[in-house]
Amino acid sequence: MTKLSVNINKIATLRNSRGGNVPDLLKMAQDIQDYGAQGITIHPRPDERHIRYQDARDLKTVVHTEFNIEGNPIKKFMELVLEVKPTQVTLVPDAEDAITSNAGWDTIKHKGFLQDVISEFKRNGIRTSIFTDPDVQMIEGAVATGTDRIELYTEAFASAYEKGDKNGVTPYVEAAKTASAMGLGINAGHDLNLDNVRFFKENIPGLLEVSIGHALIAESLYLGIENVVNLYLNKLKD
Ligand SMILES: CC(=O)[C@@H](O)[C@H](O)COP(=O)(O)O
Ligand SMILES: NCC(=O)COP(=O)(O)O
Repeated sequence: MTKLSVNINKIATLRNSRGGNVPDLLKMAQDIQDYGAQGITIHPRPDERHIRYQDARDLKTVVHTEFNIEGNPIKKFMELVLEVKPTQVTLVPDAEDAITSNAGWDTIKHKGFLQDVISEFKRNGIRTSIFTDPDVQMIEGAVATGTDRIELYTEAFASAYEKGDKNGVTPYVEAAKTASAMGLGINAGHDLNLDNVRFFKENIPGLLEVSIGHALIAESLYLGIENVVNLYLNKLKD
């Protein structure tokens, strides 16, 4: 079964744009779970452009499915995650000024750092995942870090698929086979949408979770968020 984790960053973007509490992030997180989503994902960035650190604390009492917090493991991020203790932490090598996530970890170059960070989270009972490109060497490097899972960075697949090139999935198939053979759990995310998610899932055996936000919120402007969550759930059925 592939779980749908809805990334609510862009709901926070809309909320912050007027300075109040509309839309109510916590209520939307509750409702999205009531519609059937199996998880909520947030990515509190250092500038708090959308998700604020306090949102992570407040959401802890609201998220009764799987709670996934993504981010670059800088000191204040690590302190937040160890305080909140979500279901899962996903480590992303984002520059502080990145407009969005744009690369996976170099798991060979940063092996020692990742080993230390991952062991700290695992000691605290938090499942770990690391954002990786579909590169077999990086997947092999991920095993050495001790992470529970990888999250395949799917922008390249989504970009190729949008141009009609379905071969963009090939590196992901190879990466997923390597990950599974080496005992890593497989998550995926970034630029997945209603058009491409079913094809991706069909090609990636053992896909445990997709985290989807930007497209899902944009699609919801036309189709309604309850309807869109259910459309994704149907696309992700085995
Ligand atoms: C790691 C990942 O792909 C998502 O967390 C993405 O970075 C969302 O971040 P923004 O919503 O800030 O684009
Ligand atoms: N990890 C991917 C995520 O949480 C959402 O990415 P996107 O769907 O906003 O591109």
